[in-house]
Amino acid sequence: MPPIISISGLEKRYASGFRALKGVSLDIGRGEIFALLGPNGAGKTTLISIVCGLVNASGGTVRIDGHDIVRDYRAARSMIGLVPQELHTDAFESVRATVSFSRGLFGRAPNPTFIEKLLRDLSLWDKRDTKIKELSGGMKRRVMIAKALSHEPDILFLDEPTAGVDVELRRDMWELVGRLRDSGVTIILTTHYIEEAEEMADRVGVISQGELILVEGKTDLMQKLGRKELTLHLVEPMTAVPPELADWKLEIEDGGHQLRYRFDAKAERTGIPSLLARMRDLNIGFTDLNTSQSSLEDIFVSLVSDRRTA
Ligand SMILES: Nc1ncnc2c1ncn2[C@@H]1O[C@H](COP(=O)(O)OP(=O)(O)OP(=O)(O)O)[C@@H](O)[C@H]1O
Repeated sequence: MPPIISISGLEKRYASGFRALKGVSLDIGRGEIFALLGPNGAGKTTLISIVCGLVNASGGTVRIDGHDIVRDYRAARSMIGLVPQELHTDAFESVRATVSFSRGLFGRAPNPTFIEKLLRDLSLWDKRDTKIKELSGGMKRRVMIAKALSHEPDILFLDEPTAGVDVELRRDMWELVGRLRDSGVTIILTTHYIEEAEEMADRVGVISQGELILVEGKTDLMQKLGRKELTLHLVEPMTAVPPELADWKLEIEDGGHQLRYRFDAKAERTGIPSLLARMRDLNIGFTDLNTSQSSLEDIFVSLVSDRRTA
């Protein structure tokens, strides 16, 4: 099946001269959930804004189901729903009026039954007659989603859908994305959260400094992202790692008071039980231990530097 989104050699140079996208090419399949990950300023919003026709590209092409986003703007745009990062809604209108109006903007005939279902799905039905300005931040975000879905788009862009939202709304969001996927909608989301990509995406792309440096199936990528660190706070400081512990490639930190072990959290064997057993045999005591997961930011940095070395 041909891709529903086909991006080829996309370039963006802002008026300031800054080159925000450097030849990005990417195909997204119909019904796919694609997560676009990247550190701040990587170019995620720029990419989405071009595909949605809000920002002009400086070069390259984007086709939506075969429609060129410049020459065939209307046809391309009508297939897309966008939930932007920033909330902006018509503060004095009611929820239902706002969402119905959005549908009309795309030339769709009114469909109160559809709008009711949409508002119910987003737990907004009870608030249908409330003015937007009287809603909480989480509710406003739901309204943004309802607006984006009001014209029944084939493709939904979610730009950091869960930044600053509570756990409940995040869960709701994931469920909604699941339901949309079941109904055949293609979803592209940007996120900083590993667990969000893990929960939802089929495929993940990592963008860094305007370049798409990696596109991979989620499972493969999560194995790479799954690196964790174990820190052991030692009773007695050590100056060098004993040769008996060489297999674990430990690092000494904090003037010899801490040992750090990096492991693959998704591996069948983390090596932790055997490390602790060996330390006990060697009478190396520790007062405390904790684990932490490397942040996405760390992972991006390592991906980018790996690539540069290659
Ligand atoms: N209108 C503009 N003029 C000049 N530079 C811009 C403009 N908009 C964005 N940029 C720059 O382009 C780069 C990419 O920005 P973009 O908003 O696409 O990043 P992002 O990956 O979405 O970041 P974040 O995760 O912080 O939202 C940044 O360096 C940004 O400063």
